[in-house]
Amino acid sequence: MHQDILEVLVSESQIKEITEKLGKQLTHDYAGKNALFVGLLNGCVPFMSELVLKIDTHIEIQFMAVSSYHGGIKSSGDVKIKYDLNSPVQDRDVVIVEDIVDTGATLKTVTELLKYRGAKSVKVVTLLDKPSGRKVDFIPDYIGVTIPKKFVVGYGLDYNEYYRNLPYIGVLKPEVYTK
Ligand SMILES: O=P(O)(O)OC[C@H]1O[C@H](OP(=O)(O)OP(=O)(O)O)[C@H](O)[C@@H]1O
Ligand code: HPA
Ligand SMILES: [Mg+2]
Repeated sequence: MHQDILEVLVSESQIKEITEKLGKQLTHDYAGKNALFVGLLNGCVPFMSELVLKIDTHIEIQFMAVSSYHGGIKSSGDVKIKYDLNSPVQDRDVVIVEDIVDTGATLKTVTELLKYRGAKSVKVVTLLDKPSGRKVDFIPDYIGVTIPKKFVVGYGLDYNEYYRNLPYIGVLKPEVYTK
């Protein structure tokens, strides 16, 4: 285990089971819909890459880069679009792929934006849900696992852009971000 990690919350094998289960559900729910899967960079990368390989129906994949944490452990609440979609969402069934829903600010903003742009439906699949972190009302449609109110890293999630490459979800030792 990495020296800056206090405990592992979701192991590599648990993540594998989760992505397989979600992949099956999404395959069933989006069969024949030509859905547009939108990954939110940077955090979505490991989850998105594993999830889409488990989806056995015709889908398009695109990305958006959205950021509100600016590296730290606290959301600024100000969600910035740094890189936008390359495909129109008008009349498409859209599925946003995310690593975590915490305050809810990111997903609420992006969901509303894609609906405003004319998407036929907008759903959210997230690996982690931290409902105790909510500052705005938001309920994801597909949830991998619900976690407690702790700052986590790994499997795409960062602190100051580091730890994204850990193959598990771990709690960061508080001394790492308080020093
Ligand atoms: O529910 P919220 O409080 O809005 O938090 C969730 C968002 O915050 C993180 O992204 P971040 O802004 O850190 O960008 P990143 O994906 O590049 O790390 C995470 O990947 C989600 O996109
Ligand atoms: O717990 C978290 N860890 C890393 N990034 C995050 N973005 C929102 N919540 C978190
Ligand atoms: Mg981040």
